[in-house]
Amino acid sequence: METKPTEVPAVDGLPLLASLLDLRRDPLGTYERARREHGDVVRIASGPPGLRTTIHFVFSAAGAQQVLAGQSANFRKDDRFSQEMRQTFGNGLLSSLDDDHIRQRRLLSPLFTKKRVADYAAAVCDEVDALCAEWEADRDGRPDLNEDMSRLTVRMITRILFGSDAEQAAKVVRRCMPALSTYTLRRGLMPLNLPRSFPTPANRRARAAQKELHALCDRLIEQRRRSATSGDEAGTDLLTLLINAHSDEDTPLTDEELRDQVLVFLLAGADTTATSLTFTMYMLAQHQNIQDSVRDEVRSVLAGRRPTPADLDALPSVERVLKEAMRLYPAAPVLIRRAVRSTVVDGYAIPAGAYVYVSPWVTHRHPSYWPDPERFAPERFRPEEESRRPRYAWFPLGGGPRSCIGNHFAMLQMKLAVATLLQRYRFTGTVPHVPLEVGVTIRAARAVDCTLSPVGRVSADTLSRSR
Ligand code: HEM
Repeated sequence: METKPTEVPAVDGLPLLASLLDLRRDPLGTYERARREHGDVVRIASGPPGLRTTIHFVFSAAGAQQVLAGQSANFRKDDRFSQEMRQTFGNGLLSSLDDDHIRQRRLLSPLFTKKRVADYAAAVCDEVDALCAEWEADRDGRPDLNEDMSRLTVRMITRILFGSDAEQAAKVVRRCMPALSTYTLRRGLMPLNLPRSFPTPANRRARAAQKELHALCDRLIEQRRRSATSGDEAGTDLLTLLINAHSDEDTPLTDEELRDQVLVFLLAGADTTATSLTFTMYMLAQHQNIQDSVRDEVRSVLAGRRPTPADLDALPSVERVLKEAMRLYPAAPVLIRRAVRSTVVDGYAIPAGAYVYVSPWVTHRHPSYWPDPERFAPERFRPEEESRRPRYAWFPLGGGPRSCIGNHFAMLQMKLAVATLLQRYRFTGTVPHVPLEVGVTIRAARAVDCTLSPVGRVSADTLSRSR
């Protein structure tokens, strides 16, 4: 006999504003409490009657898998926030829908395979070296990881996208992108917004930033198109590859679509990687014994030379610390969908039209999958431990048809960066607690200063001991 789906329990809130104040003050804490008190599928309402929004949260690994992968056709990205994203950043891969998304994904996927992204390793290492050179020139020896990882990842993504035009592009991106994403997030969170055409200061600033970014992308696209027709040697930057992207079934990307994809890569590729790297280095600074053992592995494999993609399989503990930092600090703490039709998720009835959030932040702390969840313990990612957990107990890169297309590139960049940095420096002296700024992505809300000490060259003796 089929069991009847259970009604989704609701979190109690204030009579007038429901859970609005809790969600404003501490969204992630509110989600965690909801799971603890009500279970794996819950409803949280917020806002005054008439403007109230109710969100259905799905916290179990099995539920997240259903929403993102198994029954992804029932959960679309056409929530209020995605609509605002489309208006600000265009119809690129991150927010496009249905046939547009399928075509774009088919065209772009070949550019992001593990093999293809390996071509970017040397450029990534150049940028990490440039950061180290800056640190060495600055005798103070107390860099802010939050600021520096963010600068590094903007430089890496602009270098990959725009090759030799990266430096000028990085300046525009750093000036315009943060303001534009904050503006979009604020509009996505408000139940009502003034039209974008109203000349409010916020609208005017956002339009100016958007115009500057569009002008940059349009100019670089035009330059590449011109050099292709004049028979110049084809470039190898990602923008050139995007221009040439083709598949048998699809028409190539138009100039406007190219611009939208570039904006999406700038938006989705920099802050996410910066947060993951910041917290990896922060956690290593907090756990000296783990830092030492990862450094031993790196030094024994690399013996002082630059890492290459071929080295990475021999550095499993670098991968494990990254995965564990991404468990505790998933750059995207929630992934947002809207139910197209009523669906039973993990035994609970989710109605058509509902906003549905799955949350790497909460699932990554779920005690059913993660004993002592707040402890930083990279050994959780040993193969034998990983095989005991459900697939969606860890999903910082999403899953299913809308999973992160940049996952191989992100992991490559971060592994190369962590290996290079640990081989050169010891990281100590960070504060014990870092408050978070929570938006579409999370980031440290203030400087994450640390102390750097050079760790000297590897001696033959150390090497033979650590092998
Ligand atoms: C550690 C770094 C990264 C993290 C944690 C991350 C996380 C994610 C997540 C969770 C999603 C799924 C969003 C959803 O389901 O709503 C996603 C999608 C996406 N990511 Fe990443 N990402 C990272 C790096 C990158 C990089 C480096 C790029 C590009 C170069 C990139 C490009 C994208 C794009 C285009 C999508 C949309 C894919 C689609 O809808 O088909 N990401 N990312």
